[in-house]
Amino acid sequence: MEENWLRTLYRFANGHKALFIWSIFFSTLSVFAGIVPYVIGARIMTDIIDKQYERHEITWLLVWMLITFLFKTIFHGISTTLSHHAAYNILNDLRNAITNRLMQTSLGVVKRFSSGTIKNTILDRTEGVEIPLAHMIPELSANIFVIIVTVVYLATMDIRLALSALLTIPLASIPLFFLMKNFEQKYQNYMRANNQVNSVMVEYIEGIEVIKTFNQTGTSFRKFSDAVTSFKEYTLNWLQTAWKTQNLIFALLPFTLLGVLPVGIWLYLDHVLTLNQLLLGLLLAIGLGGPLNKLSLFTNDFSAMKQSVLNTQKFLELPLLDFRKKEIGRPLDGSVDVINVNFGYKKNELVLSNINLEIPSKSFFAIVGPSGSGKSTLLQLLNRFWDVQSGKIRVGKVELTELTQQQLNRTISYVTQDSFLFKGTIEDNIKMGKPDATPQEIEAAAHAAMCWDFIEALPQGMKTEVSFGNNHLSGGQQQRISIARAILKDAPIIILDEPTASIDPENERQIQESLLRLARDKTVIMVAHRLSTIKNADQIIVLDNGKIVGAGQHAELLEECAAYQRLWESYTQTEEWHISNH
Ligand SMILES: Nc1ncnc2c1ncn2[C@@H]1O[C@H](COP(=O)(O)OP(=O)(O)OP(=O)(O)O)[C@@H](O)[C@H]1O
Repeated sequence: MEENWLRTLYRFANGHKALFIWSIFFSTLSVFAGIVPYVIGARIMTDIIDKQYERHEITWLLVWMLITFLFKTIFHGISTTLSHHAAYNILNDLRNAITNRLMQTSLGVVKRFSSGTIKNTILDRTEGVEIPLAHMIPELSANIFVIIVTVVYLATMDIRLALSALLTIPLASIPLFFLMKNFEQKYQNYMRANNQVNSVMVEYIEGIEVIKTFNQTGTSFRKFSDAVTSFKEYTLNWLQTAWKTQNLIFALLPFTLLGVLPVGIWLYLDHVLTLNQLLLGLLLAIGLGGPLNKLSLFTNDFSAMKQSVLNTQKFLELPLLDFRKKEIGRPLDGSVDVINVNFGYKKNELVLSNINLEIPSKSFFAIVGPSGSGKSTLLQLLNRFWDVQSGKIRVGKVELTELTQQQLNRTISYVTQDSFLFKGTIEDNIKMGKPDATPQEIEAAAHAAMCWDFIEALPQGMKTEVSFGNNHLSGGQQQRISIARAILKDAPIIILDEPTASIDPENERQIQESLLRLARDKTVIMVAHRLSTIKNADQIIVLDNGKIVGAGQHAELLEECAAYQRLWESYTQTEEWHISNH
């Protein structure tokens, strides 16, 4: 069930309560210190009018006005420092919570969002909570408190004077009502337009190579600039209408003299108030203007914060893959059993049907099949990126759903088609598989993945800085680094999705050898289009249209399986074509 957004916010703010309480305390001191100069001012004026003043006394009062003003500034500074500290901590927690949630939800759910939307939510939308939180909590509480105290104080002089100081509130409520009408809808539209700009921008940057290759710079840039322009127009339109109403509120709300001046003078003329009381009442009413104005600002902030929290909540409430929290059984070995598995990305559209596999521990298992036959999907199911629709998958005789996420991570190493390199050194990238690995272990993994030689040849060797999409390594070199990462992780099962796709034949042979060596200790499950890589596999299955249409070793399949024969034929033809073109 969806959590109330305030409750969500409270859950995150609760850990930083102490900072907020201190911040409210100093903010209250600051607002009170801000009222004192008005009280002193009233005293000076009555003294002057009554001609009962001593020059040095007035000088001292003026000095006190200055001191209290200084205190107001200092207390405000302390309060906002504390509240910003708390708000940034909350922001940090929120961002971590969203990232954690994304890690614990199925890949299919994550992929429903564009990377622009995810980036926008984690960075910008959460940021929308910071300013209101940092200012609203301490300042709102302090300002409300000060308004109450001032009004009560005015009421001690005369209740009519107190009520007249509040006259602008009902008056300003009318334009405020119009301002807030449909605010949420408008803010949602604003966020949608903002997400759109982000998505188009990320797409434009990520696809820059394709855009340039296909000479699409004009069209793609237009798409980008159209999104930016329509975002600008939407925002300006909205702000232009809001500004007028907002300015009216800003003008009306702090104009407390509107009520206090006539009522105060009338009470003075009727001898209900003394001159001192009248002046004090007028100055206090002027002092109320600031806090009242803050209140109107916070109504905006409050709604903006609500929308930001609701937006992040969408991510915080993504359905979780139901991992075990505590270990109950341990995988006994590196075997994998797939029992009557059916799976589809959409209901009623099976991508894999009735899959049964028995993969013995420490064997080399290969999956082949035409494009779109479901090979990657099957590998991803083994790694629990998605849950099966029906059937069971066991690793080491334990069902996947019975494992904790850590157990699954420890059991399976997964090398995807896109070898993703994180920003950092090559060593950092390999070490991700085992953060506490020794240099010797890293070197051994690099040797096993056939990447040691080229890394050694780089001027900075293992310390060479790399990042995804921005390094001078070839596709094959990047792929070998990610294989080294998987080897170092030392999980009993290694899953590889076309690891040799971008590797030259010489390296392919070497990697093939290293994989065979690896399979002496581990289970290697691999998808390959280059059938030469998996010729020596202990078992090969052939997938076609989501079904297993053949299983056995290379020689057997060549004899018996028509689909494999077709694959082999087209593979050898392509290879011959490659050779004759060299
Ligand atoms: N995230 C997804 N959402 C919806 N459909 C998907 C998704 N990923 C893959 N598919 C569909 O599932 C089917 C199997 O795709 P899969 O990537 O598993 O095939 P494959 O055999 O690995 O193909 P290739 O050899 O081209 O990589 C295809 O029809 C594909 O369009």
